[in-house]
Amino acid sequence: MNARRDLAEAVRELASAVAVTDVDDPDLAQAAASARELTKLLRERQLEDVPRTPYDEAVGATHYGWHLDNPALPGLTMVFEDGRATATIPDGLGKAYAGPPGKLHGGVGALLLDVLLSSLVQHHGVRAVTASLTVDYRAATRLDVPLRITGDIVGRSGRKVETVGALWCGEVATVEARGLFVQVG
Ligand SMILES: CCCCCCCC/C=C\CCCCCCCC(=O)SCCNC(=O)CCNC(=O)[C@H](O)C(C)(C)COP(=O)(O)OP(=O)(O)OC[C@H]1O[C@@H](n2cnc3c(N)ncnc32)[C@H](O)[C@@H]1OP(=O)(O)O
Repeated sequence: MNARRDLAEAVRELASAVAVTDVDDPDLAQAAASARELTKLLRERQLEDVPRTPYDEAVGATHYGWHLDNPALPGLTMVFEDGRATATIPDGLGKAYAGPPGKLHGGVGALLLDVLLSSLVQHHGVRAVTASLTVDYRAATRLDVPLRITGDIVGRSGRKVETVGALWCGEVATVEARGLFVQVG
C-alpha cells in the first residue's frame, strides 16, 4: 500500500473511532489538538484537486482505486471483469456510517453505487456524468458484515449509458440502483 492510501485508511479508522468514542473530555480535547496538528502539517502543500486515475488508465483497467486515496469516501476494492464491476468491503462499513441504529445510512448506499457505476462507465471508455440515479432500499444493510456491490451496463443509446447495480449483504440485495450516465466529452 502506498503512503497516501495508507494515510487515507488511517483517517477512515480515526473517523470511525471518533464517531462512537466514549472517552472523557480531557482525552477528547487532546485528540482534537493532535488532529489539528496533523491538519496543519498536511496543509503545508495541497493539490488543486483530489488525485484520480487518469482517464486513459481507467479505460479497460481490471481495477483502479482513485477513491481509496480520499478518506471522505468509504474504502472499497473495485474489480472490473467481463464488462461488470464488483466491489467488496470485507470488514463491513462500521458504525460511523449509521442512519438507523446499527444500519447503513441510505445516502451512503447511494454514494457507493454511484462510485461503482460511474467507474464502470469510465472503464468502458465513456467520459460521462451521472444524469439520474434511482435508488430502492429493499432491506436494511448491516454495518458489521462484509458487503459486496455489483454493477452492469444494460443499455446504450447515443450519449446515454444505462446501468444497474446492487449492494449485497450476503445473498440479499439490500439496495438496488439504476443509473443513467450521459457522455460529456
Ligand atoms: C467527466 C469526465 C471524467 C473524465 C476523467 C475520469 C477519470 C476516471 C477516474 C475516475 C472516475 C470518476 C467518475 C466521475 C463521475 C462521478 C459521478 C458523478 O458524481 S457526476 C456529478 C453529478 N452529475 C452532474 O453534475 C451532472 C449535471 N448535469 C449535467 O451536466 C447535464 O444535465 C447532463 C450532462 C447530464 C445532460 O445535459 P446535456 O445538455 O449535455 O444533454 P441533454 O440533452 O439534457 O441530455 C442528453 C440525453 O440524456 C437525457 N437525460 C439527461 N438528464 C436526464 C435525467 N435526469 N433523466 C433522464 N434522462 C436524462 C436527455 O433526455 C437526453 O436524452 P435524448 O438524447 O434526448 O434521448
